Amino acid sequence: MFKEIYKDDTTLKTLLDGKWIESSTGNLIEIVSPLDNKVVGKVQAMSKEEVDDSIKNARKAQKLWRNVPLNKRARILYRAADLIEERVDDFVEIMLREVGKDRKSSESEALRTADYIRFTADAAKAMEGESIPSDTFPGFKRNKVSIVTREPLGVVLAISPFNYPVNLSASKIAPALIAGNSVILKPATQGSISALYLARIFQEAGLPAGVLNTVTGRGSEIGDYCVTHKLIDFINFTGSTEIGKRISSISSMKPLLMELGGKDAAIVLPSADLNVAAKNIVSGAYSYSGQRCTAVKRILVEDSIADTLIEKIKAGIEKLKVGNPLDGDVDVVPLIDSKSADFVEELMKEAEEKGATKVIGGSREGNLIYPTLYDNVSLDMRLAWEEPFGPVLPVIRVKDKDEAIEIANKSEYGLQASVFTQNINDAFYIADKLEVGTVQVNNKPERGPDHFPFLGVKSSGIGTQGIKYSIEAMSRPKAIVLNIIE
Ligand SMILES: O=C[C@H](O)COP(=O)(O)O
Repeated sequence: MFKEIYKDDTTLKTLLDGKWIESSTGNLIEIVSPLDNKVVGKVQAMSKEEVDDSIKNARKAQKLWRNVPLNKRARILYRAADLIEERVDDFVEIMLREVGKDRKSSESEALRTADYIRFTADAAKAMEGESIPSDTFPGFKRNKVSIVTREPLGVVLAISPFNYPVNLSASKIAPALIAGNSVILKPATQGSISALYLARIFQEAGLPAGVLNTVTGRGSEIGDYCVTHKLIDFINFTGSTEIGKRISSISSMKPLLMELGGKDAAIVLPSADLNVAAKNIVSGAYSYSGQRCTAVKRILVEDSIADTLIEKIKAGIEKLKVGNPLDGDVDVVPLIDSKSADFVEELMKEAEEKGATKVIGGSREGNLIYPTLYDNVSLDMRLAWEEPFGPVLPVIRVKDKDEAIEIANKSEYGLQASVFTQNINDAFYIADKLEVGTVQVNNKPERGPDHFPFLGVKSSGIGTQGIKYSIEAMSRPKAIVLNIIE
């Protein structure tokens, strides 16, 4: 483990202007593991004044960073990617304890992050500007040319969530940096240790002082201050729709890139390969206990095949390993905190009271909710519309594809959806009508591969992520028009 970021065995510092420092407030926030309720670390509760210093410092550093040649910026990113691979075991240990992610998923998150960072450097090097002649527009001669390049935006505020504390920090930091921005990283409190460790990696990789500063503290104390700070030029946020809406309402005139909640539907037609559908639905709904914005969060299935599909899904659920990842390999882990588990329980209870049929699961031990499947979920139940962010999946039976489309589109969310069918006409018919960012045909919803565009519509987000798209979002065109004097 990097000792530089620690004050003592459990207390972490924060990164400001290339130095790891403690907050002058003396206040710390305890991070409690969802696995055993033990304190895994304490992070600095920074004051508004300290946040202000951090942002001002990042602004100063950005002026220099902008002028560092892109190939040199890329070299730092390549080094950071290598270091993540070298330190993968550290990341696994930290994520396991801090956010309760099982070892296999933690490892794949760290390795995916290294690939993401490398690909970002490659993509930026391959991006070219353009020169646009004037005489293609009516009334203009060949005496002008617009030379278009890309400029950084300035200081990017990256706010990352607990569920991918490394990957969803890096997928904001790397595109921002390669585009020439400096970054203020404000991780979710639960996830801060992983994010601070990542910041140390970038520092070790040779990032100049101030180009990446970290801000830790309670969202309720410094959250609004960060997002409304006049020196923040761009906000890249992943988290709940509720917080996303708040950021968007108070951060007037700041460009935003947001990945928010989802209620991704898996639509299953009689023409589907039901084994493929069931396998994808099980891994899509229950991996990391459904704590993913792209988890399958409802099944819309035609009545004629519902019983068969449900049997297959049930069989898949029975094979899942459930428990504490400290004790071995598991698929379904305890939820991040008891408040989250309470919420999931509340949705289950309401569905049962209103007549949903429990197919499997339903029990809880502490924060661990067993993978649960409900059949006959009706549209008056909260489980049909709300996002549990837990391992609970409702089956809504429909009469045909049009009813499936109608219910899918009634959701306030529009992240992704899956269509399972072997009929290409039905696949395109449905995909064309779904109000979502991405439709997966015969696959579970998922963000990757990370160079694909990733976006949500309606309450699921603003803007488009994905490596090239994120670089474009965090830069702007700059046109220099050359006028030829004749
Ligand atoms: O939780 C939100 C993530 O962007 C989902 O990513 P994933 O589809 O790779 O799990």
